Amino acid sequence: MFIDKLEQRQRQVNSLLCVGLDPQPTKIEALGINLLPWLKNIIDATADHVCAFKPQIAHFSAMAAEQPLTDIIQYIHQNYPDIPVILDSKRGDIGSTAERYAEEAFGRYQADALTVNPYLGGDTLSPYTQYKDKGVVVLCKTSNQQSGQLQDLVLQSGQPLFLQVAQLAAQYWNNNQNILLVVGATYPEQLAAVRQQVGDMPLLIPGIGAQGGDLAATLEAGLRSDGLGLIISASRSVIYAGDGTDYAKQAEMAAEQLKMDINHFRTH
Ligand SMILES: O=C(O)c1cc(=O)[nH]c(=O)n1[C@@H]1O[C@H](COP(=O)(O)O)[C@@H](O)[C@H]1O
Repeated sequence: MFIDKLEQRQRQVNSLLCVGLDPQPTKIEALGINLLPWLKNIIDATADHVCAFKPQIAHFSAMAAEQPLTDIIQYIHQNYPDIPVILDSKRGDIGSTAERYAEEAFGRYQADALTVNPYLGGDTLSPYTQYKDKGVVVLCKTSNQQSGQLQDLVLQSGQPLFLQVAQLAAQYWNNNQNILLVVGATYPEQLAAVRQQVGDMPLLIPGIGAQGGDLAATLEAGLRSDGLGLIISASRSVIYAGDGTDYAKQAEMAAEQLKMDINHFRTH
C-alpha cells in the first residue's frame, strides 16, 4: 500500500519532505553534465532527507527524456527501495483513456503514485484507484495564483468547489483507501478547511520555496495529531539551490535545512 510505504518512510527518517524532480535543460547544460548523471547526483545527495521523490513528467517529455525518466525511477527503486516515487502527471480523461494513463504511470514508469485531475468526475478516477497498492493524488486546491477562478467557486450547497472535491474524495471515491489530495502551501486557510473535511487523509503540499508558501501556517493548518499527514514538496528551491560544481552539496544542504524547518514547526 502506497500510504503505508510513505508513512513508514516518514517515520523512519523523521521527514515530511518530498523533493520534486523538475529538470530544466538550460540549467543542467550549464553544469556540463548529462541529465541522468545529474538526476542520480541530486537523488544521492538528498535521499537521506526525503520521504518521497516526485518527478514531473512534462519536464522530461518536453525534451524527449522518457528513457531517463524510466531509468531514474528504476534507480530510486533499486538504490532506495523505501522511498516512494510520485509521478506528477496530472492526468484527467475519460475512463478508457485513463486506463492507458494508469498503465503509463504504474506499468511503464513503475511509479508508486501519480497525480490526477478530478475535473472529469469520479468514474474517470477508478482506473487509477483500482490499483490498490498505488497512490492516487487528486488535485483539490492548487498552489497557483488564479486557482480560485474555478476551484473557489461557491456551489449551490454553499461550499466551494475545492471542498466538494475533498468531500467526494473522502466519501465516495476512496473505496480502496489509496487517495491523497493536493493542496498548495500558498493557501493555508483552504488547507485547514480541507483537513477538516477529509479527516486523516494524507495531503501533498507543493508551493514551499520558489512559490513562497508559508511553512508555519501550512503545518499549523494541515498536520495531523500524529505529526504526519502531509507531504511537503519542493522542487526548484532544492534542486537548483546551487548552480556551480557543488550543486549536489547545495541541494543536500537545502533539503536538510527544509527538513529541519518542517520538523521545527512539527514540534512547536
Ligand atoms: O501536483 C503538483 O505537484 C503541483 C500542484 C500544485 O498545485 N502546484 C504545483 O506547483 N505542483 C507541482 O509542484 C512543483 C513545484 O515546483 P517548485 O515551485 O519549484 O517547488 C511543480 O512540479 C509543479 O508542477
